[in-house]
Parts: sequence; C-alpha cells; structure tokens
Amino acid sequence: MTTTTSPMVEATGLRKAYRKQVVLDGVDLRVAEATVFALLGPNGAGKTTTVQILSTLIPPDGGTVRVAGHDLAAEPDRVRAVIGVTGQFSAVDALLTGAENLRLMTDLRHLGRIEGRRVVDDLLARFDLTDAADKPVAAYSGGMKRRLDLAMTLVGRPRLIFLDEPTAGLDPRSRRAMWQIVRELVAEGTTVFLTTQYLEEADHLADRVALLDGGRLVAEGSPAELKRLVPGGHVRLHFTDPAQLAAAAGLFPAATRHDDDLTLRVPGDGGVSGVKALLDRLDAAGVAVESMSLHTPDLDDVFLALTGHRTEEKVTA
Ligand SMILES: Nc1ncnc2c1ncn2[C@@H]1O[C@H](COP(=O)(O)OP(=O)(O)OP(=O)(O)O)[C@@H](O)[C@H]1O
Repeated sequence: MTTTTSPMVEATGLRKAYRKQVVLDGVDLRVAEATVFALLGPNGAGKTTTVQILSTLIPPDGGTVRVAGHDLAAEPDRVRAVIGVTGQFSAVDALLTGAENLRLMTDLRHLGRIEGRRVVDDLLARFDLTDAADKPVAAYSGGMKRRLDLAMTLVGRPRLIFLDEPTAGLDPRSRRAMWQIVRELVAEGTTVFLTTQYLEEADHLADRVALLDGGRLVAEGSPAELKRLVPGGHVRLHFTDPAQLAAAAGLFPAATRHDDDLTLRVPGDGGVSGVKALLDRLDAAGVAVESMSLHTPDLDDVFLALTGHRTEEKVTA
C-alpha cells in the first residue's frame, strides 16, 4: 500500500447553497491515498453535491479543495486527469453492447486498436462480463451495469474513484461482488471515495467514515472509532409475566425496564461470558425468561445517537 504525506483529497470549509437552501455548511474532508473513505448521510444530506464539487462538476460557493495536490479551482483539468466518477451519473449507453461501451472509452483515450482491444478484453474478464460482452447493455442486470460502469471508469487509470451509491438497489450477491472489486482496487493503490446510505457497506469497506447531516459533518473516524462513540450494546430479555420482569429488574439495577412490551434491556457487550453470567443469575433467582436477543452497536446506532434519526429516513428541507 502506498503512503504519502499529502492526502489524496483535502477539502476545507466547503459550502454550497441552492437559493436559500444551505446544502453544505462548512465541510472539511481529508482522504488518505489508497484508502476507502465513505461519506454517509440520509437522502438529501448533500452527498452527491459533495461528489459533484470534488469531481469538478459544480463549483462550491466557498472553501478550498486539493485533489492529488492540485487546487480544484486553479487546475481543474489536472484534477480531472486523476479522477474517475461512477454511479448516479452513469456514462453507460444502454443501446450499445458492453464491449462497445468499453471500446468507446478506449477510443476516447486514444489507446490505439491493439492496446484498446487488450484493455477491453482484460476489463471484461476482470468484471466477469466476458460472456455478456456482445449483448446490449439494456439486457444487463443492475449489478452487471454497475460493473460495466466501473470498468469504463478504469480505462482512464484514475488514481481516485468516486463511487456514488455504488450498490444501491443491488441484491446481496452483486453487492458483495462490488465490495470485492473495490477492495482489489484499493490494494493496487487506488483511492476510493464512496457515498452510501448503507451503513453496513461503510462498515465492511471503509477505512474512514464521515457522517453528513444537515450540511455538516457530525462525526468522522474509522468504523471502530465511531462505534465507540455510542454506549455499548445490551441484552434484551423478553417476558410474558410482569412479575417475572419485576424480579429480573431487581437483579440488574443498571437495566432499563419497559413495562409496555415486558422487556428488560441489560447493558453489556453481548460477549459469551457476560451473557452466560446473566443467564446464570436469572436461573439462580428462579426468574423465567421467555426469550432474549443480543444487540451490539452498529453504525446505525452511531448515526441515530449523533443525529436523532436513521440514515434511511427522508430529511425534509
Ligand atoms: N441543482 C440543484 N438545484 C437545487 N437544489 C438542489 C440541486 N442539487 C441538489 N439540490 C438539493 O440539495 C440537497 C442535497 O442533495 P444531494 O443530491 O447532494 O443529496 P444526497 O445526500 O446525495 O441525497 P441522495 O441520497 O438522495 O442522493 C437536496 O435537498 C437537493 O434537493
């Protein structure tokens, strides 16, 4: 893995408003080379706007950005030369075949016939599209289209790739295939800037995660660091008899009791020894528990704790 002192992306005080609606309200970002950075946030949080600014598609109202050491405002062409963008602004032409789409990209890059063909064949094979190479993209599945989109971006050998919600709407298998491709790219030294609404995706893929809400970053860190921001997990005990719930609540003073649904939340990390000790105590006291469930904090809990809502919720402006 490559390490450099200067980050691949460095944004300071990014601001953007549409009329009176402030979309980005002073956002600072640093993305190290050959890492995955995930920008999380609910619908309308400003993720796509951030990607559009960082990839030179729209100008910010304020703030400075450097990409691979180049100032975005002063040297946009140099920035464009090192980046690739895929996702919501897909360049894939549905009427052409997968191979034709890729050839279009190699022609745009003036790769020449022989080199162009080699690159197309390599990318088709790498993205598991060789069998579908001569089919029109209109007949591709969602996962195949995303893979082709990313393959087209790679023709330009970008050092930094923006993936805007790369697995939205994909089935779990296609999602995992995309994650594997991203990991391989990063292992080769590519930097990936990802936006996603899926916290699980960020958890699996990202070295650093930033949570965007209301135009500001509310937290930034590795998935593990962010999870440590929220209180630990708990064991939830379910009862059928209010008297049994009361008895259990007496055993665990730190627990939170919910009389409406007859549950007791006992703080704990969900580890085997802690759960066993808890069950042993209930058993020794002769308390009858109907069922139990374990809950460990995930990024969803972090987001909820920091913003008061979950990422899937629609934010109304
Ligand atoms: N060209 C535009 N003109 C006016 N408002 C815009 C424009 N582009 C984006 N917005 C508004 O800015 C806000 C942020 O949009 P953006 O697309 O960046 O959010 P997002 O986090 O990417 O959301 P999603 O997950 O839905 O893509 C939204 O309220 C959107 O309506």
